This record gives sequence, structure tokens and C-alpha cells, in this order.
Amino acid sequence: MTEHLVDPRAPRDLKAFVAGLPKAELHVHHVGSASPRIVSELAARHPDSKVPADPAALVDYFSFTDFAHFIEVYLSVVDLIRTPEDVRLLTYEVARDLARQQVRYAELTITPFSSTRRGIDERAFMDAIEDARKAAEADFGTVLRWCFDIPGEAGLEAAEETTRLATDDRLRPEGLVSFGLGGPEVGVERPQFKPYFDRAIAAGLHSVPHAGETTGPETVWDALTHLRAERIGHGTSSAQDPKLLAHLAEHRIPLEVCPTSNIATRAVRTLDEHPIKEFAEAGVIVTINSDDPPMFGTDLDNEYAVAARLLDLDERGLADLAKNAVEASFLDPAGKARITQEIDTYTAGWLDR
Ligand SMILES: Nc1ncnc2c1ncn2[C@@H]1O[C@H](CCC(=O)c2cccc(C(=O)O)c2)[C@@H](O)[C@H]1O
Ligand SMILES: [Zn+2]
Repeated sequence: MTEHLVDPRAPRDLKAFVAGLPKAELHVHHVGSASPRIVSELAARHPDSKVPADPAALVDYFSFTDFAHFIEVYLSVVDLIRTPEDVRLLTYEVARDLARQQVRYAELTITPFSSTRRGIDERAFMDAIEDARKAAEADFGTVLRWCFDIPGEAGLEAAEETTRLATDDRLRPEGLVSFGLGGPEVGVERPQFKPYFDRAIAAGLHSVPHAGETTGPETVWDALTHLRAERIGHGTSSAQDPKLLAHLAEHRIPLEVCPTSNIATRAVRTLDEHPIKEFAEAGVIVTINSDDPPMFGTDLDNEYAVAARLLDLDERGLADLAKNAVEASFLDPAGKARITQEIDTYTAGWLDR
């Protein structure tokens, strides 16, 4: 069950503050954000799927014994996304859910390889996400950008295909800003992906691989040295290496921290054991993210509440976390200034009320 994942202990008034706080989210997956309503609607369309169409049954289905089990469940949801219309519906509804949490800007991680290899036409896929991105900005005011990630376990074929889709000017979508690496890390050495990250960076994309989620600090070092990571997805095991913490702090390389994800995938045993406090005490830039919120029984607001408890934050501390994410984002300077100003105005208004 996932009740242990929702943190009831954050003070109530801070939850109200968080609910209205303008936010940015940098580490949240496209398919992983499909709401129970969307997943059950798609599962009902495809009765051959093992994904339950009943939202209540979905809660148990989204309980994982380990990381490998999480990936298996994740891919069963990927299998539900079969048409460009499924892609467009999913993307637009994810934007609606983000807007409900006052997310003004989000970099959504998409794995195009997983969809094109399942038969969705690549041009139709790009058109679907771009249509949804423009509609979401017009309807909700939420600015979306894309990160295309390589599913590392699928190997160099997936790396080549993802790089082609991300760098071919006839295909790459206008909203694409970054290039990542997801999936299991065990046995998926980061250095082999250097040629693909080099091509993506040469095409103007920012490098943001997952690293140190289920493997040690050496994977984070590899992501920094071989993949030229500008941010690190999770980086949880960095806390095991004081030199790495010092390097991340000195070079201002942010960690995309996803507290509840780490518990749900068993990467970390309990929230109280999460290394987020070590990151903050070492001066590492921390951003708060939800990763795959419906799958982990959480949402971004809850992740901020968890961070408030683990870092003992007040409203100003929470506002600083939100500003960290804006600053670490790949949004243009004017957009960053606009959202940062919104955060400051909101926080001042809250404290003066
Ligand atoms: N916390 C996370 N940590 C890591 N990744 C995460 C996390 N959350 C979500 N993901 C996503 O999980 C997928 C994994 C897909 C994958 O491993 C795979 C393996 C073999 C074949 C295929 C295929 O498509 O044929 C896919 C990726 O898309 C990634 O973006
Ligand atoms: Zn992730």
C-alpha cells in the first residue's frame, strides 16, 4: 500500500502555503505522470493489458517490491500509449495536473524511443506533444519544455534512435531543451553513452542524466565526467562521497531530488534516512521533484511538504526551494525572472497576511 508515502506530519498551514506557491518542476516523467483516471481510461480501451482499469485496483498495482518491479509496471503503462491521440491526451492532462499545483514551468521527461518502437509514427508523436504543449500554455498558462531520455537498459540502439529524434532538425520538437538517461542503472555503465550526449550537447541540448539513484557515487562521477551533466537526476548516493558533495556544491550542479520516489522504488529505506539533509548541509543546490507522482502516491505539493519536514523549513525556506528549481531550469532569463518575482510576491503576501 502507499499510505506510508504521503507525509501527514507537515504542519497544516505550510501545506496551505505550498498549495499556492508558484513552482517549477524539473524531474517528472511523461508516462509516469499519467493520472489514475487517464491510466484507467486507457486500460479500459485496451483490455488485453495487465494494467487494471479500476482506479482502486491501480493503487495496489502501483506498489513495488523493488526498482526492477517498478520498471516492469512502468513499461506496462507505456504499452497503453498506442496512438498519437493517446499521447496528446496524456500530455495535456499532465499539464492540467501540474497547473492545479501552481506549476508555472515544467521540464517533462519523455522517452520517444519507447513509443516509436511500439509503432507510434515519429512525426505524429512530435506533433502530438507539441500540440498539447501549446494548448496547455494557452489554456493553463503552464510552460512545458521537453527532456528526451535514453532508456539505458535498451542499449545503444535506443541511444542512437533517441539522439536522432533529438537532433534531426526535421523532427526535433520546438520545446526540446535537454537530453537524459533513464531506466535501471545497474549494469548500464554511463561512459558508453558519451558519443550520444556529445551529439545532443553539440545540438544545443542540456545534459541531465539520472545517476546515483540505485547505484553508488561512481555513477554520478561518470555522469559528470563522461556525459557532462549540468544537473543530476536523483544523485541519491552522492551523500556517500564527501568529495563528490564538495564538487557538486563548488560547481553549483543541482540535484533533482525526488524523496518519495526513492522510498517507493526502495532506493532509500525510509524518508527519515533520505540524504537530502546531507545535500543541504554540504551546500549542494537541491530542487524538489515528484518523478512519477501517481505511481508513487504523491504529488509535487506533497514532495515540498516532505522537504519542509526533513529540512525543517519555514515559508521562506520553501520559497527558496522553488526558486532553486526556477534558477536551475533551462527557461529563458525573462521567464525565470517572471516566475521568481511571482514566488517573492506570493511569499511576501502570505507572510504579511
Ligand atoms: N525514477 C526513475 N528512474 C529511472 N527511470 C525512470 C524513473 N521514472 C521513470 N523512469 C522511466 O522509466 C523508463 C525505463 C524504460 C526502460 O528501462 C526500458 C528498458 C528496456 C526496454 C524499454 C523499451 O521502451 O522498450 C525501456 C524510462 O522511460 C525512464 O524515463
Ligand atoms: Zn526519474
